[in-house]
Amino acid sequence: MTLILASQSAARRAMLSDAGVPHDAMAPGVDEDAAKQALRAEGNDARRMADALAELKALKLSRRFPEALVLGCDQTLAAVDGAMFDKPETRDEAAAQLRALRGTTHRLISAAVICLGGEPIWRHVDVAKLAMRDFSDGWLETYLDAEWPAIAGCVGGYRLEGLGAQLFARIDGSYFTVLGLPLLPLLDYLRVRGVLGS
Ligand SMILES: Nc1nc2c(ncn2[C@H]2C[C@H](O)[C@@H](COP(=O)(O)OP(=O)(O)OP(=O)(O)O)O2)c(=O)[nH]1
Repeated sequence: MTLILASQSAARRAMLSDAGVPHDAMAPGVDEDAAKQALRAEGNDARRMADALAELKALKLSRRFPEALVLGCDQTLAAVDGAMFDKPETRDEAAAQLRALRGTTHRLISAAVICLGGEPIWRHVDVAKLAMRDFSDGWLETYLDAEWPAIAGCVGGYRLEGLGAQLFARIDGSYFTVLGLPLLPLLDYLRVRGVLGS
C-alpha cells in the first residue's frame, strides 16, 4: 500500500527517506493560513491546532487517493505565556521571535494524522520542551547572519541542527518531534500496518 506524505516540508521528507520509509510526497493543497485563522478564532490551543491542521492536509489528499495511506503533519509552537509563534517572514521577525523565546522554555507540538479512504485511521501528537538560553543580542546577529533565510521555513525561527544547537540549554523530547514529525510512533504504526517489516 502506497504511503503519500501530504507535505512540502523538506525536513519531513528527509526524515521519512532517511528512516527507510518508502513514500510519495505531494503538496496538500490546503489554505493553511485561512485554516489557522479559523482555528484560532474558535479558541483552539496549539496542540489542537496542530492536530486539526495535520488532519486537514491528510484528508484533502486522501479524498483524491482513497486507496493510499495519506500522512498529514503540522507543527505549532507555544511559548511559556501561551503565545503561539509561526514561521518568520522576515529576518527582523525571526529576531523578534528569538528574543521573545530566549531565557524561557517553549513547547513544540508535532502532530501526524494518517487517513485512508477519506477517513482518519491513526493520529499522534508529540510535544518537545525546549529551554532556550539567554543569548546576547550580538550572538543572535551572528546566528541570523549564518541561518537566515534557511530558518524562514521553520516554526519558531530556528533549526535545531547545526548552529541552532547553540540556542538551547536543554531539550526534553524527541529530536524528530522538534524537526516536525513524531517519527517513532509513526514507524510503530507502519509496522502494525505491514508497511514496514518488524
Ligand atoms: N530542518 C529543520 N526544520 C524544522 C525544525 N523545526 C521545525 N522545522 C520545520 C519542519 C516543517 O517544515 C516546518 C513546520 O511548519 P509546518 O508544520 O507548517 O509545515 P510546512 O508548512 O513546512 O510543511 P507542510 O505544511 O507539511 O507542507 O518547520 C528544525 O529544527 N530543523
